[in-house]
Amino acid sequence: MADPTDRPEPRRVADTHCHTGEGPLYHPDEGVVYFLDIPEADLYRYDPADGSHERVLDAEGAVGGFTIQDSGDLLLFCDGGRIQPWNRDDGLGDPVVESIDGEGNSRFNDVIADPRGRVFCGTMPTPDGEPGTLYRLDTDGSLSVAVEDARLSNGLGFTPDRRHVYFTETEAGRISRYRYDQATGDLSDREPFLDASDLTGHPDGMTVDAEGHVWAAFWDGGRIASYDPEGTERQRVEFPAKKVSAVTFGGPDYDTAYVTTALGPGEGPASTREEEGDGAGALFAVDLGVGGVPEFRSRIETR
Ligand SMILES: O=C1O[C@H](CO)[C@H](O)[C@H]1O
Repeated sequence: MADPTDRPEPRRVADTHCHTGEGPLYHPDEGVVYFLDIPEADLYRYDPADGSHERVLDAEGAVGGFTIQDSGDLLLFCDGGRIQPWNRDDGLGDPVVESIDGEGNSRFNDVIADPRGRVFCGTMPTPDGEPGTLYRLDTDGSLSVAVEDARLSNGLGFTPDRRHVYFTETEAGRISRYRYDQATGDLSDREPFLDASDLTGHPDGMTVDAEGHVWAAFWDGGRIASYDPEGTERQRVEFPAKKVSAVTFGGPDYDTAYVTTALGPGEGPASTREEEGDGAGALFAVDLGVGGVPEFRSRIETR
């Protein structure tokens, strides 16, 4: 029986009250963790060196996800399918993509850069109930469909050998694993990895640790949990907040996990911490006894 004193204890490190805290990402050039409040289109920056955090962008609409470009700029994936660069000195740059489908009726959600600088970027279902889509953004700025009829496109991650991609569909309550062709960016041969239909909560954001285990965040599940490559749960860490939305590793040695939470409910007015749990909407840090690896950087051409 593991000694309870060994149990990882989440620490609230940025006491934001995010409606939908999401998309944490460690920026190694700056030594900070950026994260979003999606519907507020707010971008936050937490500095572990002094424990400070600040809102560095309050944009229009919604920002669903972002990657870090080779240049160090962030590439924001927004509502209506707009994709545009941002950095602290120049602010928002010219959009790489203005909208996904012309009507702008869906927003991007979770995204990930691949080893060749492309970005897999998924969308939410549309207000009229159309399912989302997982797109692939190539470095020339062209978008193509990677997976259609995605039931709330969410967390993504690569296996350590870069031969497979994990893909989360929150409304389907599942994480799948696709064969990934690094040369072309193509995904194929979907196989089930985790069926979460009988679990408490819904799989949301995810990351892959240095041992190749998947860490999934559970919305309305109040936890992150790790799964070995065979899909067997290995560890779980409970949070006081119910809506645990995303997890990533950061720090110079990638030995700290950063976890976002939400006041929810995803769309519509935010709830309260009395409803959603202590610290809901804040960024947490936790030492899991295992580290992560740096995320790939996007290399999307910008103007
Ligand atoms: O990633 C997300 O999780 C929630 C819904 O499950 C939120 O709405 C979405 O952005």
